[in-house]
Amino acid sequence: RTFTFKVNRELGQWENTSTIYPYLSPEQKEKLLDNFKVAVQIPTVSFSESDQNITALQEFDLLLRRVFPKVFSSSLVRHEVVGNYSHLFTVAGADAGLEPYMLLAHIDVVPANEADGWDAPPFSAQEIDGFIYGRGTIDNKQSVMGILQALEYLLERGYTPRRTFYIGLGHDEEINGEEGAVKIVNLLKSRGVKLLYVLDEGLTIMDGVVDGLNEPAALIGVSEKGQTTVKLSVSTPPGHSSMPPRESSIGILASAVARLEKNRMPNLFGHGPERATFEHLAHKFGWSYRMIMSNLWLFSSLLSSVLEGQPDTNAFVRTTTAVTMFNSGVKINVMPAYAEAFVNFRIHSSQTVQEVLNLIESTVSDKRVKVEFINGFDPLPISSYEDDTFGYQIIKKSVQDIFPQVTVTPGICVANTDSRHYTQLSPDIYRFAPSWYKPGDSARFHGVNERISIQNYEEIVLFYFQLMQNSDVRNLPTLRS
Ligand SMILES: CCCCCCCC/C=C\CCCCCCCC(=O)N[C@@H](CC(C)C)C(=O)O
Ligand SMILES: [Zn+2]
Ligand SMILES: [Zn+2]
Repeated sequence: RTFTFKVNRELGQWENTSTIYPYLSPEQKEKLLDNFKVAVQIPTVSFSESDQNITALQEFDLLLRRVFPKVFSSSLVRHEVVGNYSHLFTVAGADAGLEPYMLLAHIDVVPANEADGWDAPPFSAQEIDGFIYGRGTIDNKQSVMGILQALEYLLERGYTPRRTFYIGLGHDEEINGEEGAVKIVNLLKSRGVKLLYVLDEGLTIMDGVVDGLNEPAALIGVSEKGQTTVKLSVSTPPGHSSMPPRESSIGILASAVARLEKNRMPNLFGHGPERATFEHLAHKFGWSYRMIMSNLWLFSSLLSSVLEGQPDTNAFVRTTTAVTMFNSGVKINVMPAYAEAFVNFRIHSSQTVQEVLNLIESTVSDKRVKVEFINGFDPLPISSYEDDTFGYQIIKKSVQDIFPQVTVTPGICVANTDSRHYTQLSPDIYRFAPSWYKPGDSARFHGVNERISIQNYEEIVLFYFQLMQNSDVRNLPTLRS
């Protein structure tokens, strides 16, 4: 396979729509931080599909109304509650002929237990060394609050958008988004809305995560991996543990699970959008790596074996296998009649659910192990990231306005987002929020010590501030020849 080396050509002169300078006064910085801390302190936890903290979701609704008075009173903004706790804002643009875009984020968070090793209680929003600690600080209250805070400040300063845009804040993203995102999509569909682009949570600004890449890179998720979950189960006759058979149901199942973990799905580096990531970044690598990057056709197997050495970059290059639940046994002296395990696979862009199921069957390859499909969906379509793609270029410019030191490149979101429900409204869906992601940060997503620096939260507000104004251009500038 050959790789082409492609660097985005710089676009020509931009129409100047950012007439409100991206600046935050000391008072504004103080206020936005207070607002953010209160948002983190409200435990909007999704425990399971049938168990959410409803009181917290109601409290969060009141918080939004209290801290964003301009958003809730402006004649330009229509606010609707959808599915009881999700929010849809329609911000009317002056030119109804321009196609609208949409920003997404989610209010709910996964559970957090202080005893797991948090340095601060997970719903305290405590400040330690310039970071705010708390569940939701990077997934995804920084976007919820950042988007509305940016709009609040723009409205305060007399902003009237030219292009209509929507803001969708889901309340159940962590449990599939059926009541929030899906209902918002249905409402917009019933109104005949089509979107120029959609921006949701997802990838971040990577800094120091990839060996040899000495500069930070903003990875815009142009797609997201698919997923499937299978249940493996084994049934054997129960009996007395003093006279056990050679293999128990637990042993048979454990071997099958071990085979799946040992025989990983194939490394598919180069067969999906991750190839474009490295082509765009090639010229940013240090001297010794640059030769590899510029000759990916020759060195792709070397690079792919480096990438598969660490969990986050490994997720970039293959369908991953995660054994997430294992249940069996009733008493220490009773042979278990039944053992079951659930395995969650995140599917690389170049594979399908069916192909992954076939590989699972052939790896398990034991008739005593029943393999059941629980659920799944194929990888999402790949959104455009060309020089003339409106959404991608607007996001890129907004990153460059606020983070001039950062290179922007397409990437693949390794987890799923509410935006996957929006494919009928727009072909161009992007997954990105400008949180900094440094070595060790992967463990903070859904893990312990989730945190964001105060400076980064301010940058996020300014990013959305610019994004809203940049989206007001009628057309992208023409390419420089
Ligand atoms: C070259 C560098 C590669 C580094 C790639 C890895 C970078 C990972 C960075 C950030 C990942 C954040 C993912 C944020 C979205 C998480 C959303 C989520 O948890 N969604 C659920 C949805 C489910 C349907 C309930 C999920 O389990 O995916
Ligand atoms: Zn999230
Ligand atoms: Zn999450």
